[in-house]
Amino acid sequence: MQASSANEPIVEFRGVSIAFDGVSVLRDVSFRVMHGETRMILGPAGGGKSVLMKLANGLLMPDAGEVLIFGKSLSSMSKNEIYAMRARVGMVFQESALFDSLNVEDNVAYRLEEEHVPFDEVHERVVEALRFVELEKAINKFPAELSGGMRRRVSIARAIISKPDLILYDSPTAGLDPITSTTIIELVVKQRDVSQTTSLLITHRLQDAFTMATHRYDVTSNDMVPLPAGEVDSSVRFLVLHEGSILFDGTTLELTHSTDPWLKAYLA
Ligand SMILES: Nc1ncnc2c1ncn2[C@@H]1O[C@H](COP(=O)(O)OP(=O)(O)OP(=O)(O)O)[C@@H](O)[C@H]1O
Repeated sequence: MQASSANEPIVEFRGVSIAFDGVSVLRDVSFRVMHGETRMILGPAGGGKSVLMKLANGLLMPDAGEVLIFGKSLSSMSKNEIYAMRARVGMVFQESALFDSLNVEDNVAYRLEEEHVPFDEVHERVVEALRFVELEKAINKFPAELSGGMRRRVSIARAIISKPDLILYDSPTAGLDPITSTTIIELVVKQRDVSQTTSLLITHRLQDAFTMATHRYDVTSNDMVPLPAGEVDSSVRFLVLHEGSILFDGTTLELTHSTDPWLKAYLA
């Protein structure tokens, strides 16, 4: 598959609609995510956020419109091209989606083993990915022995191990307590600022979205620190979905200054 050029969107939806059993879930959805952008996807439950994410990696195909990833339409790709596209995409699923019968090392290594990477290199890269999520000590544990937050970390390590060009985070903090949620958002900010990877992130917690927009990773302290008052991270943009349509597409400041009554009530 050809590489997309620098000014081409990494993700583009053009007039995408999809329905299940005659019930419309997304209607005429169009947006673009540019290289290095972090796109926060917000909106009430059932609004089609996860369906949008599944369309973005070809797990679902639209009834109308087009989804382009790395500049290429998914509907024009062969099965092999879809697999090649997915090899460039890291996915953090809503419930971590780890294999219960595999230990942490094998869960994180899974994709590299599929790519037939030599054993020694696999181990080295697993350790490196686990170090990034600060979980090297859990390398031999099984998912059942981990807390929800630790499972989410393993899932992030698995997504970043292949150094993806795009990361799709589907509700990475869902079901976690506020303190653990913040530790996961810290990791997402670290990944963003260390690698500048383009990403889509669904969240139900507005606070997570605004933390992403107003903080940066500090290498010296290995910690997330606030940006100076009034500053926001320019790579963060928002998409708000409501009943299958895009209600808002823009920057953090445009979102917080919106006069749309529904949006103001949603953000309140
Ligand atoms: N494979 C499917 N078959 C039938 N209906 C589906 C399927 N996938 C999603 N839906 C329906 O599409 C609608 C949108 O679901 P989706 O999971 O995308 O919402 P969401 O915005 O992610 O919600 P939440 O915030 O609760 O995760 C829901 O009504 C859901 O039942």
